[in-house]
Amino acid sequence: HMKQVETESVQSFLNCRDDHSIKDFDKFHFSPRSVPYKHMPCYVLKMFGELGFINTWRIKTTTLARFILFVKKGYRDAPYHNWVHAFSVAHFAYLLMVNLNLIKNDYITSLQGLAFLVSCLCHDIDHRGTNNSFQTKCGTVLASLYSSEGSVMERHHLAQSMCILNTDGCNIFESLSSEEYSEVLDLLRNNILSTDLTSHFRMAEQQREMISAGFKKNDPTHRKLLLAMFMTCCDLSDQTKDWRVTKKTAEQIYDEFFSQGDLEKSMGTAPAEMMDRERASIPDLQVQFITNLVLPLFKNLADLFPAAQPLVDTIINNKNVWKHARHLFQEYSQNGTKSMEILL
Ligand SMILES: Cc1nc2ccc(C(=O)N[C@]34C[C@H]5C[C@H](C[C@H](C5)C3)C4)cc2n2c(-c3ccccc3Cl)nnc12
Ligand SMILES: [Mg+2]
Ligand SMILES: [Zn+2]
Repeated sequence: HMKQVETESVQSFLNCRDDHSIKDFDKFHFSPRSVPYKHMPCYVLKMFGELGFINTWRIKTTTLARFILFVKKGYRDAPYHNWVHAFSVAHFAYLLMVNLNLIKNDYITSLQGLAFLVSCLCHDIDHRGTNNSFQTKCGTVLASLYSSEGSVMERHHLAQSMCILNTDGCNIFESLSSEEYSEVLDLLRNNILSTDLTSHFRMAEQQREMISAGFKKNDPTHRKLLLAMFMTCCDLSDQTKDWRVTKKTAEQIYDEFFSQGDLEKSMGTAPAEMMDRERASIPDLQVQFITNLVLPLFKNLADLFPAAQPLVDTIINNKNVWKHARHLFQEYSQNGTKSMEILL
């Protein structure tokens, strides 16, 4: 199967060289989901190159190519939590670093930038389309491994990422010094664990204080809070794209949530409302999610980086479409058309 990976790697890294159809790849409004699926690994390579990581950290291209393909293979075919999600999350990390000049203005170091991009790529590896509460409630193998520490899925994503780094010919950090190596693994751990939304809610207060008190570049706690904030921004970045993208994302997410709800019902436990296709109103849930989580988060980002303000404006637009959709849904739901097709 190494042979299969090798041939696939040569193939999937040639064809985006001549793909000049993609423009605005480095702009906030660009949707990474519009990149042809077979070109995605090549665009990941391009992002590492453009951010200077390949030269700065002496990463062998063949090693990086193999690493990217192993990460891609590590994702399952879940409706939402799949390789395309990982690619889009990593792309937003690239957009933040390029458009906010994070490394040039030393908000983060180049090593933190490298860890940031790799963490986004790996942050949901081997996701099964079910969330942390499902693992614990149904006593899955992952729960038996990690439930005492919490963040069950995120600990699994981290463990899978470490496995890939320890696979022959995949260690992209092999040229780092021993202190750089231990720092990058520490960053990977903090970044991936911070994608558990429960932990985000815990840190949101501290992030708010950090922003209003004024970000201190050489304060290690501020650096950690900032990277955690960036990780959640990337994980939720579909909300910053135009309506078509956020609608499609909602369809995939609720496809996954409702399947989990069906599974929980078949196991005799009652699912949460947002997982229950009989009870959930997607527009209402989306308005809540944007109001309680997405907007406050990106407002914090825009407070620190005014160049991020257009993202907040787009999120507000999408929220208003969901608000309007609420009435449409209620009207139609009388005659049973609960599906998303009625939304333009
Ligand atoms: C559009 C959209 N809607 C979403 C609606 C709801 C939730 C969600 O997990 N809610 C919570 C609500 C409370 C407190 C915690 C723990 C649980 C109880 C479950 C979070 C996530 C949503 N989400 C994500 C996303 C981001 C990170 C991980 C997984 C996912 Cl799915 N990415 N996009 C979306
Ligand atoms: Mg996750
Ligand atoms: Zn994710």
